[in-house]
Amino acid sequence: MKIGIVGCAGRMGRALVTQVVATEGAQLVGGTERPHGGLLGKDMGTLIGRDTLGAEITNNPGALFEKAQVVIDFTTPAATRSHLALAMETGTALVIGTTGLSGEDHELLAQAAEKIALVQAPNMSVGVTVLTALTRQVAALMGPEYDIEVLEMHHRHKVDAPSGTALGLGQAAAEGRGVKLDEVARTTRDGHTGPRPDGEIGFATLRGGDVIGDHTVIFASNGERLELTHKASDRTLFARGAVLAAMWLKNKDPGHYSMFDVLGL
Ligand SMILES: NC(=O)C1=CN([C@@H]2O[C@H](COP(=O)(O)OP(=O)(O)OC[C@H]3O[C@@H](n4cnc5c(N)ncnc54)[C@H](OP(=O)(O)O)[C@@H]3O)[C@@H](O)[C@H]2O)C=CC1
Ligand SMILES: O=C(O)C1=N[C@H](C(=O)O)C[C@H](O)C1
Repeated sequence: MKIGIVGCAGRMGRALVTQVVATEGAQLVGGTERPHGGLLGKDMGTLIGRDTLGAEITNNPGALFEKAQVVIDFTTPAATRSHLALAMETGTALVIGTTGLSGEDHELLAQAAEKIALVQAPNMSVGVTVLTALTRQVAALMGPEYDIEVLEMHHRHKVDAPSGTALGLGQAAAEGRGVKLDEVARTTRDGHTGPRPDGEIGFATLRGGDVIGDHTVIFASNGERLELTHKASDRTLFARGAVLAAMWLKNKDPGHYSMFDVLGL
């Protein structure tokens, strides 16, 4: 499988290069970055302390989409929008891990999925995929007297909040409860908030240090609290899921697939 990586010098980009190189049947065909990092024209081996991998870093995503069978994208929402357009032009499959996507971005994904095969998930780990299923189930089992809160902590460099994973867990909780997340979500609290309204799904965000990604879904009622927690301790975790998704996409029909599809859950 010929794999390209956009945003290849980022935290996830580098983890993805390492993972593609370690994957049997995967061939790294190139990566893109923006010009300011001084990496353009260099071999991708530079990114992971290896001599040469025979794949170049460019700022020409069009050419990368032409030669790759699948492109992996962990960048920014704006970059992902332009990558979606290129994927539709070239028919290239996509794995999208970028978070902070808007409602309109999700509509674009749905349109793109009519033409190309894409896997999109805010968290590509096995653990969070299972946690998402558990959250849906527990929310369906627990009555409305259980208040649902999602707590997340990430490293100091993260730019979007709440995390895509936290929002995905909130979405799963809302589905379990049979409500619409955008009607019950509370993403900030500050000042005199008044008591907690019934049915709210709250989100709390912590940022600091080098935390890779911690998520806890809390079901709290009078006298007891049930907490479901996932902690990531290595970015390799997400890269493994993303490269698995890229390999899985081979010969897939157009569609918007999730990690549940990739993992067969
Ligand atoms: N789904 C999942 O499992 C996971 C998702 N993520 C998400 O992945 C995204 C990236 O995270 P992370 O790697 O930590 O972030 P980084 O900022 O380290 O990496 C993003 C990279 O994309 C580059 N980039 C931005 N715009 C473009 C463009 N137009 N063309 C090419 N490259 C571009 C950036 O370059 P520059 O330096 O010039 O800005 C940077 O190198 C985030 O949205 C994060 O939330 C992260 C981990 C797991
Ligand atoms: O930015 C990160 O680092 C991460 N982002 C994803 C998210 O927003 O949920 C996934 C993971 O937790 C790491």
